[in-house]
Amino acid sequence: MAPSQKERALAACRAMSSLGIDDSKVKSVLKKLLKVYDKNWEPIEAENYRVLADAIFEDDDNMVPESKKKTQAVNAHNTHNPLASFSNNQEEETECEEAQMHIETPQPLKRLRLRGQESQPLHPLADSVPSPPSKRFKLDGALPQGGSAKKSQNKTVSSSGNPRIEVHSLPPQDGIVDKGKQPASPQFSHRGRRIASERLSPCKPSNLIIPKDEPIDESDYEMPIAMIPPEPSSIRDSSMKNGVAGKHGGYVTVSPSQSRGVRDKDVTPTSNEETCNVEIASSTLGEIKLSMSCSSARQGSNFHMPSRDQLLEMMEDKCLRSYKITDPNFSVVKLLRDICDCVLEFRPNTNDDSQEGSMTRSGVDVSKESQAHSTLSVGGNKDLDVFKESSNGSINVNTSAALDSLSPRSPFSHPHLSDLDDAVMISKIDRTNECLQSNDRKELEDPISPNSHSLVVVPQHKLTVDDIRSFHDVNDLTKGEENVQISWVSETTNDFVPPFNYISQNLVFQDAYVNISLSRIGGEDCCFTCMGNCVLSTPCACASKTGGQFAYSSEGLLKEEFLEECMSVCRNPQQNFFYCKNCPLERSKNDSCLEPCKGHLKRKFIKECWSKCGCGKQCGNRVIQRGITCKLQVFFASEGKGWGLRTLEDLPKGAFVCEFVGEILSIKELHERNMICTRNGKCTYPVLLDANWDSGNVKDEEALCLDAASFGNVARFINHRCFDSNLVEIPVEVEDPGHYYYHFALFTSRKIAAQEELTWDYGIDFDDNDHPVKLFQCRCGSKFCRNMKRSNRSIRSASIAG
Ligand SMILES: C[S@@+](CC[C@H](N)C(=O)[O-])C[C@H]1O[C@@H](n2cnc3c(N)ncnc32)[C@H](O)[C@@H]1O
Repeated sequence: MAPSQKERALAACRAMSSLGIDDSKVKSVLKKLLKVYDKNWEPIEAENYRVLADAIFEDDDNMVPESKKKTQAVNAHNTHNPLASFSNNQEEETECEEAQMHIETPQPLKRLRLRGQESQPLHPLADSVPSPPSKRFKLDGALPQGGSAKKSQNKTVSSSGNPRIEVHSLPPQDGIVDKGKQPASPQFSHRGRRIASERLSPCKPSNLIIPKDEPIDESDYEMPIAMIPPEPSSIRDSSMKNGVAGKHGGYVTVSPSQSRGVRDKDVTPTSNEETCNVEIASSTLGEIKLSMSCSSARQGSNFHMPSRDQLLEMMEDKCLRSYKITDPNFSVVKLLRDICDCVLEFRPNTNDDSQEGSMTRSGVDVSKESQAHSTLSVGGNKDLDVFKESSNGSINVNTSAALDSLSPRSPFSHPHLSDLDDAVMISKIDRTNECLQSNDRKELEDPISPNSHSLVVVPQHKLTVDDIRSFHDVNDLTKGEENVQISWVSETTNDFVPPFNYISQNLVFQDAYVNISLSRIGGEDCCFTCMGNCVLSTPCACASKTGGQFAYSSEGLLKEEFLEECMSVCRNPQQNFFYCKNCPLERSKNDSCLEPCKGHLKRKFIKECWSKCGCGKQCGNRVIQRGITCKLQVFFASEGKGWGLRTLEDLPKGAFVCEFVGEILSIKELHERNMICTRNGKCTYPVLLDANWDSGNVKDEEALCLDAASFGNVARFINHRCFDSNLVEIPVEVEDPGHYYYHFALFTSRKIAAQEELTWDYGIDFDDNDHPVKLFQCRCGSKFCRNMKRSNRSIRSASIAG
């Protein structure tokens, strides 16, 4: 039997009383709500009476005269109410400290407000944008937003005129990540009290560094007061820290900030739950990062992070509803980007004119990453920002503003492909000396200005030579990812390899469909019955894709004939082009009018034996799987090509050198990335996996490429040479028989002497401005240089025209 009205009312009173709300208040609001909902209890009871609690708060706010609000806020503070309004008043701070001695008494929970906003309406837009009755809850008869969380999101102007951007939520529960009000549930109130009692000890934990003007208690609820900066040499680790539950675990905080000068040790766990800061750190390189962390420990084991899409969708929906945004192009990603832009706008001016115009450049891309490469994205694609989901129940939204937005002369700036002199210049330490001036090994200034509140603006970076140098180990760029060490050198002491994440195997970025499953590998695609070394016996099934003969000799080199055929394909592209009917590259541009396919090379594949085969790891038909074996070195190429790769030993013809490794993207993703990069003056290092696109209508998620700008291996340093390069690329199929995903392996096309630079022909048509590889002024030095011919052509046509 359904409970009676009376029973339902009693249950509501019980739920509210555990929040310290007395029955008479509950009843009066309940009455109004029932009227509004036409006696329908369901929306009122949903989410543990969230609507009811919201209504009570709203009612309270309406009733409290403005003049009394401040006092009320202080009182709330004194009772350790976690939702007490904030104040930056010194007296209140003292009262707060005294209040720590009091015994906790339950108080009606109040919503979070930000300092200086005590007199402001709770809804950030309430004053300026009157909400329609159907959207905003009013007790005068309008319907509440059914249980929707309200978030206090404010862009305020501090007394100094600095903006403050803060997004705060209250401790989430039961998987609800971001609620602006305390969920009206008994569980919550326990949690609320627990947090409050954790705070019973001094408001200001002695081991926390607090921004100069931060009233002590605010830190718990408004902003994390301690921020963990990554150590210069452990920028990658910093993002992993993000993946750990935050010290302010129950909270979700998004805050653009920068944390240099506040150390790891400044954060002390408050309980034995796994803790870490609520990460708002930037890297020592000066990136601005928004970071959102959520404690798994506090959510409970059944807490699951929403997917990126779910979260974005929910956020957009919420913004549209709550803030009456009517712009159909509104997007949360854009909002994040704007936040970054605002942060950068407030960067202090410098005398360097060259920085003008670049200060506000920032980029936000939101990407989902596997834990495996949940590391800070830096390097060529520094604007590729990362939205991380980690398995331990944390979300990190990192928006790294372009490094060279902040310091165009940073050695970590990326070369603009269109300007090779820049490419050379970027890694010159003398360009950073302005930043370095007498700062060697000195701690950075406290970036937190007295008026900055929780928005901390990145000051001029002051990197030390050691900071820059230590990003990549000079003895081993690969950080142990490869079987061999790969050193890097430059002829001067002023060149430093730009930062990027070294990976030795391709990793899917997000949408790319790479289907590796044993069940897809049929009998024709592997050799179950083989044993030992296939190359030494009768060709098995794996040789069928190379005409019944293995591509490799018993010495592990490419067979002469096979190599020549591959080289001929690359060197005579016109004769080996195929044209797709519906080209994924053209499709990715999203133009209303598709251009015809410009052609792709029909390449010869190698098929290597793999784990489903019966042979062993040392089988001669498993070459690229064994990784790099030759001695390589990254060096600063003197001809204006930036960094390059060379061999330190003689290499025979047909030897495997390395694979081109990077993030696996769909062509659409590459296009989007290129758009962002173009806006920010950055570039991608893409390689198309297009050798099989003639096989039919390639689906968007199957049209793949690799981008090695931010995550890549040593091949990202190999420069281009037109036509007579000493390396040739060959598609190698290992785990996926589908030919959409394959490995892009580089073999020597001739004997190469020790110390020679390794080059391959990128296959760029220097006349094709639409090509995903951004065009550059080729300095390959080959007598067959296509770019040179083009320049000559344009000079000739210019003189004819003139
Ligand atoms: C894959 S990266 C090669 C490594 C790069 N040199 C570096 O310093 O990181 C490709 C970029 O190197 C430069 N590059 C490669 N080959 C070049 C060439 N032949 N002439 C001029 N620049 C070249 C261009 O800036 C190009 O966009």
